[in-house]
Amino acid sequence: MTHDVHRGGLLDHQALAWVVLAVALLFTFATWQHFDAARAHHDQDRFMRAAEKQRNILTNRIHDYEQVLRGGAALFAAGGVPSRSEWRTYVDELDLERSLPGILATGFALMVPPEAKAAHEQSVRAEGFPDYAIVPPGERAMLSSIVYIEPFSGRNLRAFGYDMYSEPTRREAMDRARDSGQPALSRKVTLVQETRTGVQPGFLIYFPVYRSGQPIDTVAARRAALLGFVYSPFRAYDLLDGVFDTPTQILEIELFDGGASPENLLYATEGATRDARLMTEMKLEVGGNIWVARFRSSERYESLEGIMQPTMVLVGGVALDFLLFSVLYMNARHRRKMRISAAKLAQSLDSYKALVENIPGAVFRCEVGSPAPLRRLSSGIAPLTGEASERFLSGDVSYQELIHPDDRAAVAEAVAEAVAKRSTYNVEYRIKARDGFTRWVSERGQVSSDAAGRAQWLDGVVLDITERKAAEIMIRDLAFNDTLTGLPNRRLLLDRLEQQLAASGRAGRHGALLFIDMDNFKTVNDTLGHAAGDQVLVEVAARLLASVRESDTVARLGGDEFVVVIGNLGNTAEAAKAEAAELGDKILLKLSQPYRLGAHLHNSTPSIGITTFCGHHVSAGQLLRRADQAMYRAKSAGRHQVKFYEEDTAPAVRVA
Ligand SMILES: Nc1nc2c(ncn2[C@@H]2O[C@H](COP(=O)(O)OP(=O)(O)OP(=O)(O)O)[C@@H](O)[C@H]2O)c(=O)[nH]1
Repeated sequence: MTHDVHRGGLLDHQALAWVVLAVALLFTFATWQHFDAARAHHDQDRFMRAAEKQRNILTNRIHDYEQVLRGGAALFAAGGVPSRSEWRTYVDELDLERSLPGILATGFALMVPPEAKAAHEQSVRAEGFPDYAIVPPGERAMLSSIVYIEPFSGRNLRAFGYDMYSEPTRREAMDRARDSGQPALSRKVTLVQETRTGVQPGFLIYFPVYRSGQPIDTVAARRAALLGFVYSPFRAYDLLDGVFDTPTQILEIELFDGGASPENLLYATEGATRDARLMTEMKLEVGGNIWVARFRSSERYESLEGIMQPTMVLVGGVALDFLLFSVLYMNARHRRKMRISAAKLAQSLDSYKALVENIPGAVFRCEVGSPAPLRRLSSGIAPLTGEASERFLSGDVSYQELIHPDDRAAVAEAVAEAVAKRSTYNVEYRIKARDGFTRWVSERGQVSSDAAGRAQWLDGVVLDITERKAAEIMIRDLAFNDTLTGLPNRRLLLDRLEQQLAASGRAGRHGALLFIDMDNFKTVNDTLGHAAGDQVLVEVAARLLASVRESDTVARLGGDEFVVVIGNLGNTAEAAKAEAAELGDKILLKLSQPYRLGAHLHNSTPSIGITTFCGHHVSAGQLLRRADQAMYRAKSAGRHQVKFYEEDTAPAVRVA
């Protein structure tokens, strides 16, 4: 019988673990990609919202500054040109440093036609500024002068009297403000307030102030009515550092005046630009000017926010995939080992069964107890008993009843002793088979105990030993019996003689030993042949047996020599000798009768020597020698007669 260890449940296959790993890795990868895409989308949204927020903050702040300038212009409209102190009061009250930090100054630049320049300078000098002059000096078609600037201190003093209209960039913004009547933000400039160190890009916002009462509904009217400009200069970094949420965590910002090129860079949160993962540019219209804000995702934002979650999904997912794989793989390996073990077990069980079924004889297991039901019995019982094993197992046939009645007790005793000692037993007995034939069997058994030490099982084997028994009997016969006549041989005779001597000693009864030798037997062989001689010897044995009681012994020592041992001859030596002599005569007579050899009648006689005994005073060997001597005396005396051993006294010896 074969067992396929490769078959089994789906979970038994290590390949499944690999398939699951592949699918799980694919799933993890897909999930990671999904998360990554979602995360990127989320990052992009968050980035764009942050960028828009910063843009709005900036435009709102610029708008706030414009409002400040509008307020300043309104001061002129309400009460004409304010005095220096009124301007200072106005600006102080705005508390710009706290409410709108980043503004460098708030001032007023007066437009001065060339012809009014000298008078203008005179009037300002008269206010207590003797060194006042419009700078730069020189002739120009139109001049302007910063006459008010607050706070009027520090680097702002450098701007006092400066003609912004003389500088093209500023003039362009001033003209734009004048013509539009709206705030105008200049292109990038270097403010006159800058010193040599720490120079920052700057810009200015102008708001036109027209002479009150003059029409300003057309460009030409506005040009004609222009009085000057309320304005504010801004240092870009001083302003914008406070405007943007710094650090923004998410964004890096660059601000360009006009197109996004290095020469237009107004402000940057980082020193050097780099390739960011996310980047966007937005145009801002501020004061009639176009700024470009470039927003990039910050390194911090990219490293933490954007990557961690999908990476964790990927790493965690792959770890879980391999965990699942290892569990499935180990499980499959374990199950496979179990299957191999089970197959091996089944194979060894098959081998065991085959072994049991092929053992000559029957293997059995029965419960210990009375009754002792058979639980297993191999088919080898059938040749022994003629009954199939199933008949015994079902209880239809009782094995006990097949045991020879004379042997049942011995078998029961052997088993009971083994059960008591929890040991083995070995017993030989006869069973009567269904065909009526009696077989000798050998039963070997072993008693096993349960965990509590109680005898539980009786396991054993029953072997057919009929042939062995027959051989044993034959060997015994060969050893102790004469093959020609079947009579006990010398060895058995001596054995029985010893027993007889002992018995005679115990009982105090006499016995006698008769040594019989046929006369001139050689001539039978020589004249009639060996086979005829054998025939005579067999006939002699038969006549001897017929002459004595069954309890007496007739033996053949070899050749033509026979011995007869008789017991219970009486209590006295005389009576015994008389009786022995009587038997000797009887045998002499019987053996002297003619022997029929086919058609031929052969005459032969014996010579007989007798010795008697009582008890074990003389050994068996000595007795034999004594009788032998007596027999030789008979031979010497002429054969065909009975002689007693010399020391014995024969009451009556007759010679036939
Ligand atoms: N046929 C036969 N002859 C045997 C057997 N055993 C011995 N003999 C013969 O028996 C004879 C015995 O002779 P002995 O007893 O020595 O002499 P005998 O001829 O009997 O003469 P006496 O004993 O002196 O009277 C021998 O010739 C043996 O060969 C046997 O089993 N069968």
